Amino acid sequence: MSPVAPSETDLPPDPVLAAERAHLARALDCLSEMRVAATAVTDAGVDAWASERLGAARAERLRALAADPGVPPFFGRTDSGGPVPETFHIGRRHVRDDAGDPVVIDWRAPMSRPFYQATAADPQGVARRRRFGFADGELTGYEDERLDTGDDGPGEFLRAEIERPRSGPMRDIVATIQPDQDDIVRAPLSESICVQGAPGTGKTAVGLHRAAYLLYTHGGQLARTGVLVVGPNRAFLRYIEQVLPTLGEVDVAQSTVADLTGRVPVRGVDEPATAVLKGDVRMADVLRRALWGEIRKPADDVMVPLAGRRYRVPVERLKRYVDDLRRRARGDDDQQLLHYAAGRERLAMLLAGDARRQKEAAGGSPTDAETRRAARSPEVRAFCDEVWPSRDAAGLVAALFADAALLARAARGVLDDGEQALLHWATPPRSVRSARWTEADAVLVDEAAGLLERTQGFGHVVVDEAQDLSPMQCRAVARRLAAGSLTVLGDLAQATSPWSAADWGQTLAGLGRPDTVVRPLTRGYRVPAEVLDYANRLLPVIAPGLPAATAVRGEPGSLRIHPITDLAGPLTGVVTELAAEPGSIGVVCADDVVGEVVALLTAAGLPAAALVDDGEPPARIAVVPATLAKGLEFDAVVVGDPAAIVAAEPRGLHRLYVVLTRAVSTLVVLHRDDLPAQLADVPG
Ligand SMILES: Nc1ncnc2c1ncn2[C@@H]1O[C@H](COP(=O)(O)OP(=O)(O)OP(=O)(O)O)[C@@H](O)[C@H]1O
Repeated sequence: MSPVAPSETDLPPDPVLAAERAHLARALDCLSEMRVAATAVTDAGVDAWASERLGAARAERLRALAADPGVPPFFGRTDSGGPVPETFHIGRRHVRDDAGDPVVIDWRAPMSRPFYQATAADPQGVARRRRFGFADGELTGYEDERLDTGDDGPGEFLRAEIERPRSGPMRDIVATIQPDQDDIVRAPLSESICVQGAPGTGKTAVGLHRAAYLLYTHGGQLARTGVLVVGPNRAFLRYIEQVLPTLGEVDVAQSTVADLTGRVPVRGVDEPATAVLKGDVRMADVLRRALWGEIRKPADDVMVPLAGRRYRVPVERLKRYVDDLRRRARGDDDQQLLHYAAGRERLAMLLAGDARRQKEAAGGSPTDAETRRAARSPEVRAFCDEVWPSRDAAGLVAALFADAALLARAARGVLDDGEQALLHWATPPRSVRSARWTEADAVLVDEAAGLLERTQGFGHVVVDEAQDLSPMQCRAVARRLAAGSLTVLGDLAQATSPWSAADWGQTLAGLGRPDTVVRPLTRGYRVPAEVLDYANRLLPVIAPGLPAATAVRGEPGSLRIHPITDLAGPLTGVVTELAAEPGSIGVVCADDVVGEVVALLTAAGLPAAALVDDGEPPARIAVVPATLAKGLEFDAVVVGDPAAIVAAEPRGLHRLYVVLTRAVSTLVVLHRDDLPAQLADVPG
């Protein structure tokens, strides 16, 4: 490896650097030419709709080409061996010259793959791999690996990339994706994947790069069906939201489960036992039975008016129509099922169709419009209201919770009396609108909506922190999957919800893809070895059998553990010291003392603010409630009073494991001599 530092003024100019800078300048020129050309394309289509589409396509292209001054057009290069070596510069998007020849190759193109995959043992035609360093848009250095002479392996660039101080949201890792990560990023669209990865192994990064890769490789198909990224909360989405746009992908939906299922305003909070029950998969059965139990057996013939005459549809035929429709409502595939609302319309059409056949048999020839009118006639509507009443999702759930008899019917043999009592509203709200819905209720309302009508499905869904999803939340995600595939990301050791399982089987089944292969990621990029090894001591207790990650780098002095008697003095001291260095700082504590900790730090003149779940960017010194720390990272983390974090919830040790694995460079633990047993023996 031959890392080259920025050239000093008194050294002769490095010819390699000079040549690469010239290529950079050329790439930038070509990029602006491409932008000019894209602007010049006129929007005149054959009609207004086509013109609008052309305009949208152009806007899209311009957005994709928009220059971000901080983002250089390439970050790497491969040179083939042989007498006439071929050279490719690899960047975030294709850049072409006037003649259409490539100046930079998109990192997702098949030609770029060896850049990520080639090793000395398997050089894949690459003799030399070069990575570039930039500062403020200037090309300042490069690092070469000679694969033809056996010199490879992640060098200083990977380390520098990881350790670059954090400010603001998550960055892409496109310049340094590692081979095991690349395998997942480039897996075929048809393959659903579950990534079980220890903290900081790059799951989130890999999932987002996979979305970008799939959009590039299957643009046409996915542009129609769309890609959805699901994250645990808004603070997390805010953290990751810039990664895909930086990779040139601006049209990916990013949402929390709460937002996906936000059909009713959430104003209430469930008792823990009630929340657990409402997330249980048996609730799907209860709701299905509640809704389909509304359907009554037809009791009488119906007279259907059609084109000026009335036709009798006998009760036996009516029963058959209803039974046939009900049968088509069974099954697991949301895209194939007959949904309740469509069933009601179909029933009306069956009656109208019956009358039409009768008229035709008598020599008439009613039109389609007349038949549709018959289906909308008061007689047919009255029959449907009686037999197949129209329902709305929130109304159904409200009725179920308010009406003990309805609940008992729907839950018979599924929920016991105690469980039914947990669901029952002792004082029902005056109206459905004024109900104090909880988060778990919203998921149930979404389930009910999914019974009534088909849910819009995406072509690919990436679900992060999936280990925490309740079975009912899994179903909510699965409904949005259509026929597409899934990327499931998570870590069983970081599972903090009451539904957390010891393996992935239940979650993958709930997500509708039980055969998904689980792929491990075990190389930890975020957390230095000293910190990771310390946190990993919790693994035998919180996730027995799960392999521990190995950190790719060590950082002596990165772990500091201090006993304290009072938090205030040591905390302000440590944060003041850390704030003197660049980078982000997270002060993590039990949720109920966040206000107190913010007050303490601001009183000491430190610019600290609480991290809240409204999507606002965190302050440079963010005071993070332990329950919001998941998925986030900071250059330095201070954990205040870990025992309080453990004590705050049933899976408190799992939470502590999450908290201890958020630091990129420094972890300081301030404890009152009450560390969990596994952590009590402090490394020297
Ligand atoms: N190949 C890589 N090159 C550079 N940085 C990387 C690489 N892989 C991961 N990282 C960095 O490591 C950190 C952790 O990545 P990420 O958040 O994706 O991990 P994770 O597995 O989702 O972690 P957690 O489970 O703790 O949330 C990020 O800062 C990411 O940019």
